[in-house]
Amino acid sequence: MAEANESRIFPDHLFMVGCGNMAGQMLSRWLACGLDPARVTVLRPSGRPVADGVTVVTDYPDALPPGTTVLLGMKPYQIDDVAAALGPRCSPDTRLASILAGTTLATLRAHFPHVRAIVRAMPNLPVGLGEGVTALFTDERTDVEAKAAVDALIQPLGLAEWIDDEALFNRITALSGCGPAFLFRFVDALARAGEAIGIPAEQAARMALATVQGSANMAAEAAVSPAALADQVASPGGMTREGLNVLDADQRLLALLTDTLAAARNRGEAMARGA
Ligand SMILES: NC(=O)c1ccc[n+]([C@@H]2O[C@H](COP(=O)([O-])OP(=O)(O)OC[C@H]3O[C@@H](n4cnc5c(N)ncnc54)[C@H](OP(=O)(O)O)[C@@H]3O)[C@@H](O)[C@H]2O)c1
Ligand code: PRO
Repeated sequence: MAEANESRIFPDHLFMVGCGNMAGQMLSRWLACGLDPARVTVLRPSGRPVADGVTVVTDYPDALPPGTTVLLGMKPYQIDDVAAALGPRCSPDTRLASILAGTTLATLRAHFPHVRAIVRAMPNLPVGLGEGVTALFTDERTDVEAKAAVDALIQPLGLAEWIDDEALFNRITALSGCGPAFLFRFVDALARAGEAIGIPAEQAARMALATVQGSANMAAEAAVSPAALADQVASPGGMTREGLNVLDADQRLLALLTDTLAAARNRGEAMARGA
């Protein structure tokens, strides 16, 4: 039964081009969810082992087995070289998913003209825990069956959101793809601010992280919005309100985060133009 379920989730063969910080988290979650490592090949120049039973190669095999899904997980600027080597090894039935930031579907199609099923996916690092967010986009050349197969593969990673308009992709990448970095910065800043007002550094770091973790879990379960939850913390005339007044003055936090996301989005758009 488990085997039947696994075969619905996972491709016959997964060929990963690059397996660093991001693709490595995806693979780790898939293996934890029952992907047979014997069905995975990772190409990485370092040849560093990935996980027990996963084949690691430093050069492309002569051919990809039938039923292969390729995951492009190297750096975006490497697309020309990778496509030159990989493209001729793909058949029309090969399925291809790309996590490359700022690399449009049109660019992928130009590099892999024979491949019918191409999906852009934008995951974030917590996929390794099954608590990630992945945005997905494709076009009409990808048939319904291939789209469903990629969707099934992404489901174990956390929230999966198909988008209809590729123009949203860089904006969504700024929010959820880059978002973990912004949150990690926030946790660090909360801890350092605690230290700045006199809390011992290690204790501040521990308590900042636990506060963010508990609050995020609570917000995820709550029937009301995070904005309403903030008001539940703030007693009238109390301490929290004074703190919120600092964050809210001239919409300071909102303006800072809007500038942050806009800068990330703009970089994605520049990368898409080849900059
Ligand atoms: N990091 C994130 O949070 C995140 C989120 C969403 C999307 N992405 C996207 O994910 C991709 C990878 O980012 P990353 O942060 O995971 O980078 P990374 O940790 O540097 O991983 C890059 C991987 O590419 C491999 N590689 C290097 N040169 C290669 C080549 N010529 N051909 C094939 N593979 C090659 C590396 O091999 P070795 O392992 O042997 O060094 C490594 O496994 C990027 O396109 C990025 O836009 C990243
Ligand atoms: N990391 C990739 C970048 O920084 C894309 C989202 C997160 O370009």
